[in-house]
Amino acid sequence: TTIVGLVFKDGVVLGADTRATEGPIVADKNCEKIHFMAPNIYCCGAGTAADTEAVTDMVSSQLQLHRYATSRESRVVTALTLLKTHLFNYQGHVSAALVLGGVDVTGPHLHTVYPHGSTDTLPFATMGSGSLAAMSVFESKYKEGLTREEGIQLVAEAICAGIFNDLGSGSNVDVCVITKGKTEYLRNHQEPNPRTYASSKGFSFTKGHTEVLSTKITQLRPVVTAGDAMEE
Ligand SMILES: C#CCCCC(=O)N[C@@H](Cc1ccccc1)C(=O)N[C@@H](CC(C)C)B(O)O
Repeated sequence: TTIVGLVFKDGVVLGADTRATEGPIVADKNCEKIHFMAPNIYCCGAGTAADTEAVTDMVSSQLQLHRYATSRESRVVTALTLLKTHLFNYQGHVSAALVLGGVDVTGPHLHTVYPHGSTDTLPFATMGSGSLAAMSVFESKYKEGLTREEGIQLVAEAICAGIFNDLGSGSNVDVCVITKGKTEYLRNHQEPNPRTYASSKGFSFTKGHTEVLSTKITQLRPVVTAGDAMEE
């Protein structure tokens, strides 16, 4: 997995690849790794698929109940605290490595959460097996005050670094743009690995496509027919 996040002028942009693996096997070529936490908060997950799905679902439900109880929009720090305390309580046995991002009344926020429950607050972050490839892009190109388009572009470039250089990452680029007024989930924002295959009719090569360099015809033993045997 390659998952990333960055803070830009008007909010936060999150990104993820879409490959799920089981050892050397690609288990899912187009899975979703950017999870809904609240209308203004999303969370990217790396690690064990079941654990990232379960822990984000659980906290998303807790945030919804909290919104009902307070009649207020959820804050990113609330999601962060719910996630880190759960993961800490399980001492790292819940293998969820997360990039949490959102915009609330206190502004834009981006955090990382590690399986053991430690967290960081950052202007840009990457996680997963492709995180080093992605971080090389951020470290060389990130700057503060990026526009929405620049932010999306840079996130897509960082995810593509993981897709093309990490075997644990691949397929498509998912993006999520969170601003004060609006949240946009761009599913399959880029599809840099289209499955090109022969039509159902099979391959159709033009005659002479492959040059014939030499021909050798070998006569097999003369064919014996039933009549021949009778004569013998
Ligand atoms: C679909 C399906 C099966 C998914 C199995 C499954 O969790 N794969 C893991 C790798 C892994 C982890 C621990 C045990 C075995 C295999 C995986 O692909 N993780 C990616 C993120 C998740 C959300 C898709 B990424 O971190 O590489």
